[in-house]
Amino acid sequence: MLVKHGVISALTRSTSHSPSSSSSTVLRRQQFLVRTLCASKTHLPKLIRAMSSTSEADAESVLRTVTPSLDPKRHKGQAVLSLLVTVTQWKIAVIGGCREYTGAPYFAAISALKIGADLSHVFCTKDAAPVIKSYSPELIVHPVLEESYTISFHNLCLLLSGCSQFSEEEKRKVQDKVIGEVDKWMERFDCLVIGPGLGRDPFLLECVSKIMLLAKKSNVPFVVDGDGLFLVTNSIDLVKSYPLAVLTPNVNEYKRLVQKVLNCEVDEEKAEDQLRSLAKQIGGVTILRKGKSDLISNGEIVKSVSIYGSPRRCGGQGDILSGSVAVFLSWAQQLKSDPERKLLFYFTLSENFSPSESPVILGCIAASGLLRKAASLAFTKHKRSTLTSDIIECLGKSLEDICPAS
Ligand SMILES: NC(=O)C1=CN([C@@H]2O[C@H](COP(=O)(O)OP(=O)(O)OC[C@H]3O[C@@H](n4cnc5c(N)ncnc54)[C@H](OP(=O)(O)O)[C@@H]3O)[C@@H](O)[C@H]2O)[C@@H](O)CC1
Ligand SMILES: Nc1ncnc2c1ncn2[C@@H]1O[C@H](COP(=O)(O)OP(=O)(O)OP(=O)(O)O)[C@@H](O)[C@H]1O
Ligand SMILES: [Mg+2]
Repeated sequence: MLVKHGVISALTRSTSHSPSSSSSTVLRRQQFLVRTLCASKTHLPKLIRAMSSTSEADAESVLRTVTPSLDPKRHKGQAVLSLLVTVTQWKIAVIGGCREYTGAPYFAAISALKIGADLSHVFCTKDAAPVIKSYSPELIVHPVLEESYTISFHNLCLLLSGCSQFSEEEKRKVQDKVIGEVDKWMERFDCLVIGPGLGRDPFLLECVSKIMLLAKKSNVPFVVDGDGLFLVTNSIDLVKSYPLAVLTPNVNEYKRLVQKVLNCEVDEEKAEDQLRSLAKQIGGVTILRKGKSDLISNGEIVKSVSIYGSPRRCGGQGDILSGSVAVFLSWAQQLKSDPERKLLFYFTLSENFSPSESPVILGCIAASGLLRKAASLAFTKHKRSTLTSDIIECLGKSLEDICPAS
């Protein structure tokens, strides 16, 4: 809609600023174009598509292609994608949750389950764990992360018991313990979501940067959101050139990334080009820039998802998105190894896509499309009182409407 208005107002502006010689061919052509645009709804989308450098993704087709069918014979942790390929895991892990924030990791993890993950883990701090567990018995919660204040507490205890100050070596021991707790699970995860409700404690973020290195070593994809983006913006090398990394910045997080990486301010006039440059500069990671329209780029292509969502901007919708990206990305990754679905992919989505190259982009498109559908449905029901948990309740119905389970 914005594009439509932009096109029309740009043309109107240029006609009104043209010289008075109304006989000028250019002016006549422009006036004709404005009349045509205003009169004919059918020509408009074609023209807009032609003028826009970004193509609107067909999110519903992507959702249908990426979502695997359910097989009654499978056991937990095993999803049969076709007769030929069996996948053994649909497990997602969220790294996040601290004293201040317990909602964000819960929203991300429960959304992953509601969409179709078999198991959803949360690795959080010790104080956040009982709270998150109390929200839902469905989640597997690991109280393993440590914040600086717990280290200071250890330190105080040591001093009181007459021991010397907590040394760097001891600090490293705590860190190794944390990393070890995550590492023993790492290979089992299809995707991590790093950052929802993580907080910004320096010791904790240092541990999380090590967890990112571990994930990269094991080729586990990860979605970086919230405070994970705070960490990454200050240490871009953590994600640089890792093709299985997705960054999902909101308006503030995007601004910080652009300032840090491109050394300039966000330019809305060149939104797509700037996003493409940013993704390219970070070595081809995929960036999903959240906003009125979600823009997705891996430094090569730029796709947008503008399905109507909800005018309510309650906190936590980004967390639903990050958990959803993790699931759809995992499913899209499997397209590569499933001949039946790969064929379906070619028939339905072939334009501008290559299944071997873009599962990460497909995962982002599917997640964005589904969240927007669910937000719209929740808003229809709850209007001004719509909350994030209402949107989560609508994820199942929204997915069912697009690709029925049976
Ligand atoms: N129910 C829940 O549990 C939810 C929890 N959530 C969780 O909240 C976390 C932050 O996410 P968000 O979306 O508020 O971050 P964002 O837009 O960058 O910041 C807005 C402004 O706040 C400020 N600021 C932020 N953190 C700060 C800090 N530690 N200390 C000081 N300032 C801080 C920030 O300042 P600046 O960074 O610009 O200096 C900016 O001005 C993240 O973990 C997210 O997952 C959400 O997902 C919602 C639901
Ligand atoms: N102005 C808007 N109009 C419609 N949808 C929007 C708008 N802004 C964001 N969204 C949608 O809401 C979702 C969450 O984006 P948002 O910018 O709220 O993330 P966030 O700030 O990280 O959220 P959170 O509160 O979970 O941290 C995105 O999928 C995006 O498409
Ligand atoms: Mg957020």
